[in-house]
Amino acid sequence: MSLLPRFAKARVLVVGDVMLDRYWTGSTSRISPEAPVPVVRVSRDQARPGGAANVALNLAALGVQTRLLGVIGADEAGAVLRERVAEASIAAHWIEAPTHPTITKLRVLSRNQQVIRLDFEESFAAGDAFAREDFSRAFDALLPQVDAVLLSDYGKGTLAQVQALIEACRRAGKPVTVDPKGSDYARYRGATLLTPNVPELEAVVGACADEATLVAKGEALLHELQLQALLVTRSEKGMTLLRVDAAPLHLPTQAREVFDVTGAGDTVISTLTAALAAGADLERAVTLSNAAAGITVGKLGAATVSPAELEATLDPHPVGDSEAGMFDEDALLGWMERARAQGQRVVMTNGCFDLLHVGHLRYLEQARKLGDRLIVAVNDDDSVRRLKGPARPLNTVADRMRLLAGLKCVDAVVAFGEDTPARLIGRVLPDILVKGGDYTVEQVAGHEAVAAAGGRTVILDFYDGYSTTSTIARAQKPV
Ligand SMILES: Nc1ncnc2c1ncn2[C@@H]1O[C@H](COP(=O)(O)OP(=O)(O)OP(=O)(O)O)[C@@H](O)[C@H]1O
Ligand SMILES: O=P(O)(O)OC[C@@H](O)[C@H]1O[C@@H](O)[C@@H](O)[C@@H](O)[C@@H]1O
Repeated sequence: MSLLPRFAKARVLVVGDVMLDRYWTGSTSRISPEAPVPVVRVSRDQARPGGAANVALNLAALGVQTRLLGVIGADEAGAVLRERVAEASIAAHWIEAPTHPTITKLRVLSRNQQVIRLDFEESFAAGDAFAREDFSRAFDALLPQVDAVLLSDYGKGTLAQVQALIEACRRAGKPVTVDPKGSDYARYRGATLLTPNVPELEAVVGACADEATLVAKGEALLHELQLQALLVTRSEKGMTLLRVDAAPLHLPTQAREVFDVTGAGDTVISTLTAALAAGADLERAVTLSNAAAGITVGKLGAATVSPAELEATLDPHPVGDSEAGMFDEDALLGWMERARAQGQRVVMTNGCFDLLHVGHLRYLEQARKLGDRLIVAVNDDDSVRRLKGPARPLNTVADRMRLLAGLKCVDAVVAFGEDTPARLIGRVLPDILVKGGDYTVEQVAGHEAVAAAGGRTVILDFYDGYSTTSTIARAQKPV
């Protein structure tokens, strides 16, 4: 079962400043005799959708049903952009600006670095750059076809009338996320969420010398603009989510290696909006976007992330690793912290699980469905002996743990030595504590600690006819 939201059912419309990213790559072995500049012998010419079109590419790479509304020139770069976007299965609606070029960023690369970037662009902000009525009509026609709208503003003028678009989204009850630019954020009033990076935020609220200042100024902006949330992306420091009526959430970067941070912001807003459109809550959506950014900065140029890459960062329990999922107590607490940082809801249960049977399996599957992860705490051998008598357990704690860890629905297994797991549960503090139907909530060890930490205890159905003790009795019956 995938741990990701159902991206394939999500429909997102991207509107904003589309560009064509061109890369000329070649070797350098000398300095020009004409001027003190390297001579690059170009051997490769590549073109890729950039800006808002890169955002659309990121959505399509996740499997989202993606629509794009953008402005291009009547030129060769525009034709290339149309073609590349169509190849990525993005349904694009293009508005042509007869007097303006398609925004193009040409990077000359050599020895794995940019030598120069050449920008071909003119602002679309001037009144008659393109037909604003056609643009508005296209937006109005596309809005009913999607679950969420993403406005990718690079300050080139496509979104000069962004306030009207946000109002239309609000009227239609659709979430609208914005990657903002410039210093006039009043234009974004009423958006669901804004994703400025730190310099972009500072351009509006002034210098943020430390985290406390960033949070205070960010929260003031959030209220002033009537946003639901503000996600500040902070390069190597990760990201901070500010919300109305909730504490700030700081997520450290998950990047393992950093090669090229170009387009990381595009990946953040596209993953986040995709998750929201697929029904995920804000915290989970932001956590996924942080994981996606950590992947994209390890790739060259503006890059995309696939669901498989994203899922790999979330799955600590790969199939085929016999030790995977078996933890000692301290390691489990570390695992728990990582699960929390990813916004996952953790379910926990406990028992002897001496002879695993279908009753156990159905119960564990049901428990797992209550959250995103399932921990099973297992009584060690002495603890089972004290509870069930000297003839038990039939299987050692190592074997019982190994069998449980092999189940698809179980993510982590840990042993405990006391008669009850109350102490262990008090350390782990799962979001949801689960026991089978032979208990009441008050009888469940650890339920007070879980409740005090904001979690809850759930009693699941009891499946009659399955029990380790009755199986043993059947096996011992003379034939
Ligand atoms: N140097 C880095 N090291 C680790 N992670 C990084 C680094 N730079 C970016 N990231 C990851 O990418 C996310 C977005 O980066 P950043 O804050 O630079 O956004 P941005 O300036 O909007 O990006 P861009 O404009 O290049 O698209 C960060 O929140 C972080 O998760
Ligand atoms: O805002 P300016 O610098 O004029 O243009 C945007 C560029 O810096 C790049 O931005 C990145 O995020 C990506 O969108 C990439 O495709 C784009 O070329």
